[in-house]
Amino acid sequence: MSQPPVTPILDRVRLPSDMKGLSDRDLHRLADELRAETISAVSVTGGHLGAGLGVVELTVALHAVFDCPRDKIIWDVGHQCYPHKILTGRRDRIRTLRTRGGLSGFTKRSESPYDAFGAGHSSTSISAALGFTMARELGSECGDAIAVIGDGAMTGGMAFEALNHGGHLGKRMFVILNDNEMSISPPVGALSSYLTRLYAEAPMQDLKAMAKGAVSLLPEPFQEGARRAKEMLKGMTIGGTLFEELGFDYVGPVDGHDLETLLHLFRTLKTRATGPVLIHALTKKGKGYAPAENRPDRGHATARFDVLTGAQVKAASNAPSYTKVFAESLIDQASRDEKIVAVTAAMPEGTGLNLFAERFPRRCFDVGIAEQHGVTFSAGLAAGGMKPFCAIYSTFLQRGYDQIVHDVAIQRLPVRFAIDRAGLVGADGATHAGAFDIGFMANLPGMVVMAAADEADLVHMVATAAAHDEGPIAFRYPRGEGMGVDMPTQGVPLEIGKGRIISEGARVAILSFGTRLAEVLKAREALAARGLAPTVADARFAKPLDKDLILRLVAEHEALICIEEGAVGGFGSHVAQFLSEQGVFDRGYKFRSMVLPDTFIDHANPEDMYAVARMNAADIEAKVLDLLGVAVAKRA
Ligand SMILES: Cc1ncc(C[n+]2csc(CCOP(=O)(O)OP(=O)(O)O)c2C)c(N)n1
Ligand SMILES: CC(=O)[C@@H](O)[C@H](O)COP(=O)(O)O
Ligand SMILES: [Mg+2]
Repeated sequence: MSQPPVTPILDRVRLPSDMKGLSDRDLHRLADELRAETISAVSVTGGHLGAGLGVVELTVALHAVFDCPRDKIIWDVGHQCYPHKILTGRRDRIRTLRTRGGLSGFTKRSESPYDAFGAGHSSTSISAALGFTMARELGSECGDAIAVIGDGAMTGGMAFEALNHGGHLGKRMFVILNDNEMSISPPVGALSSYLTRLYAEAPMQDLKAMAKGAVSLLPEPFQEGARRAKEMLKGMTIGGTLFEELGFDYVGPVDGHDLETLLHLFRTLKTRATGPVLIHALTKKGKGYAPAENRPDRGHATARFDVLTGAQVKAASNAPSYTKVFAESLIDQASRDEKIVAVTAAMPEGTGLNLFAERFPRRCFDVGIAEQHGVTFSAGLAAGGMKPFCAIYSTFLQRGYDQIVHDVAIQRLPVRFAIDRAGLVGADGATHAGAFDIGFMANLPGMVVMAAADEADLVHMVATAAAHDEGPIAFRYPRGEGMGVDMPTQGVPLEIGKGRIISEGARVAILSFGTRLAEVLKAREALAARGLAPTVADARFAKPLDKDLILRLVAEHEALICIEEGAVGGFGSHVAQFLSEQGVFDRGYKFRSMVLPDTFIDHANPEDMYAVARMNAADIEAKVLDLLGVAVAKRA
């Protein structure tokens, strides 16, 4: 006799409240289905896979025991939140992840009340959880705050600052240290070794029996509840850990895939905990999907893939990525200058410095997710006579801004900032867009700021930075592939503060800073067809400005347009400031600056994001025609 089809438990769970009546057996099944659904969804959308698979049991146990959205689960970085999204009313949209108009790949407060705190950058969760905790203490309608933070994110300074503060305040809050012994790459540092020692020395705790027994032995909670609860928790904890010293009860290490243990533990903590508790859960990145488990670095973020084989669907590339060009150029420079060293903050693959590390292992430093330290460490290296290249994504460099100002710029130390992912990055969205670096670097006295217009120019900019020993220098370049231009055999240092004319035209000049130059040239072609070919120049430097070039363009054209892939306050603003000081606007000169709009642009593919930003060839063409007063049919 054939069995009736079994309805998936997941089909019955739209919200965490639907989990409350489920038995522990059902929750086990739910976890299996959730894992399968996560794999299936990411195979369609691409995105962060390994981290989510590693927290499936944690996600189920947390939502089964705690009461969200009153209780606040705060996912550090947020890249592991896909299973959480599936259980919190978003399963029907999970295959829109990271696409235009679809779900964000990170937690986002505007998306759901279950996303208690937005993220994308790491190491913020404990601070936010502590904030919620103190809001509750001061009378706000918040329940428990639970930060879920990875071993990689725990290396960020903010996490320690928050532990220090949380231990001092002593209020009930939970930190789940999700230790999978991986960051994007293998984690580095003394903390990582310490965590390994913690569970090497203390066997994995079987808390089931202990928690069950302790709860049943306890008298009613209102009879000396607090003191006894503390004692019971003490029985589950190991004394003398770093976390205990900071004022947290340390529970663990526990198997973060043992759902039964997690359920018992969270139920016990929920009813009994009185102060801050850190739960050390051991998990496996990519758990339950062999391709992601076997290569957790590749499974961290993936293109779309075939579920059966794990083979990723990637478009063939015609040109090297900017990242690779940077890495190879730096290796070339370093092979001739032994003072050159490189610094990455937990992004060796992302910045290409893994290639540098293979060639010069002693001269490459991965500081962990610690951009602030990475910048000041680079400053120290420079003060010590080395030539550091500090390679950090534009968006993560924001973390190290005071260090750039205080430790680098004021001391005029020759730190070379290689700013990758400058501009719009696509599916990672607003948290990862490199929109502000031109503004925050170019306003610093003594800072040289360059942007590569193509991959060949990037080679020269690496050479320029290597040769520039008089003070700090930065060069920016975008995510993705170059333009496919001819490559120089070797980088040649550029003259500081000098741009170049790309093609001569008339009436309007377009001065481009960075890789929008390709779109400018497309626009020029379209305008040439109308007999209105503008002059096109590549500024190369936002600081110092090529004042001669700018004045020449102004003198020879009736209008000047600047364009850059950055927020207002960057290159165009510096040009405007210079021209206003020259009195150019007093005589009614026509000037426009094309910058990213004053909004945070949501995730989408880069083309769509450029369309939102009105930074494509058609937008540039329209800007020129508008300036010249040529009427055209309005675009939608
Ligand atoms: C400030 C900052 N720097 C770098 C990153 C890039 N990044 C995203 S996830 C990640 C690794 C996080 O490791 P871990 O916290 O252990 O989480 P896991 O992926 O192992 O689950 C890194 C380096 C980031 N998001 N934010
Ligand atoms: C979550 C996070 O911050 C990283 O994983 C990021 O998504 C990597 O971006 P790239 O793919 O541009 O290296
Ligand atoms: Mg990890």
